[in-house]
Amino acid sequence: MATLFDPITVGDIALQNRIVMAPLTRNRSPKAVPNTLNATYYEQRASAGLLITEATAITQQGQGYADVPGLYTPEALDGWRKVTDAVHAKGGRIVVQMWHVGRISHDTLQPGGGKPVAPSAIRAKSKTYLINADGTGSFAETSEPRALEISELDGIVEDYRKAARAAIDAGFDGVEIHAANGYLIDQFLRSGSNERTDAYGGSIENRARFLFQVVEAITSEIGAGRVGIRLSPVTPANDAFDPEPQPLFSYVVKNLARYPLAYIHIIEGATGGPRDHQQGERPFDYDALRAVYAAAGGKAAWMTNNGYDRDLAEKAVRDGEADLVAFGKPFIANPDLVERLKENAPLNAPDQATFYGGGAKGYTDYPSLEQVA
Ligand SMILES: C=C(C(=O)O)c1ccccc1
Repeated sequence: MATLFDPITVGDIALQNRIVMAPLTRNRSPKAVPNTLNATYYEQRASAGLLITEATAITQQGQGYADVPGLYTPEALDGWRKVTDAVHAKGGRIVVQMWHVGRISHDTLQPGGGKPVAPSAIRAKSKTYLINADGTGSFAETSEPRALEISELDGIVEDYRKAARAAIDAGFDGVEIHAANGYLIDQFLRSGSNERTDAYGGSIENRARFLFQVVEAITSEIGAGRVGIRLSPVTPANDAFDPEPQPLFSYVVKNLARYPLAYIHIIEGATGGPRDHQQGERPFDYDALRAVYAAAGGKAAWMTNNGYDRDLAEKAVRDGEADLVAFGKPFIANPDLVERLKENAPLNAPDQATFYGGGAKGYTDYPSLEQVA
């Protein structure tokens, strides 16, 4: 019977425990370049079994928020090398979450001030984060997107492939494909944001086509054992919606089983919200989803996320419902979360006011147990 603190190998990556730092956007990488403060933040949390970086744009077109990091300039890759070296020096393992935001962006962030791109020209009822002229940050309505031409899609798939290669060259142990939370890949999957009438719209197979072209390109480039993928079957984040998530995501995991991936990362419920959030007529059945994956021969580790505390996480791993559990906000406020969970020690409370933007305050200044002893 496994516990959170047992080691596990996911694909080609050996982890010291099953506690994962979930991807957390912090908007502290001006010009999309990771810096030494970012390196300190990840290094402080290197006792996690696996660190998943904040969402990281594969190109400027894929950038949707101010001061998030990228994987598409030499300066950014040099910056990430600082992070991966610092984490590895502490014995940690780290993968980068590869991100194309699609319509969740703003004209001012796009190349040449153009429109954000999406499967269809449907504006998301959502907001993005911009830096004002005076340096302060604020949330703004996302801009009206334009529908991608079918001829553009191969180029974006190639952007994912290049970014995956760049990630390994920058020292990452692997990558996580961001296919969740209403961003580009999820926009293709969900019928609420995909009204295409070509081979990328309509049927579930067509709406999943782009996802599998990305999976094929990345796994061919760096090996499936270094690739995870994040899915969010019922999240309403960024105006994501599909009335029939169970058949949609059953199709997705059934076909993911063809790739010997490192892990499948599932956000249960609404991202950062109720775990029992529902889209469609009936509650989503996560056990059934995993059963479909296993029945199709899928052997990747199963990672769950959203609202887990120590007891729920312990139970999920002990009962075999999850191989790993990803924690978000607890890792913001507790760099030594693993030790605190092991000791069942009290946790620092996260300061919501410093989640996005700023400097060391609310980022690298949370005390460890040793510091408060
Ligand atoms: C990348 C994000 C996600 O996956 O939800 C994100 C972006 C901005 C704020 C919070 C989260």
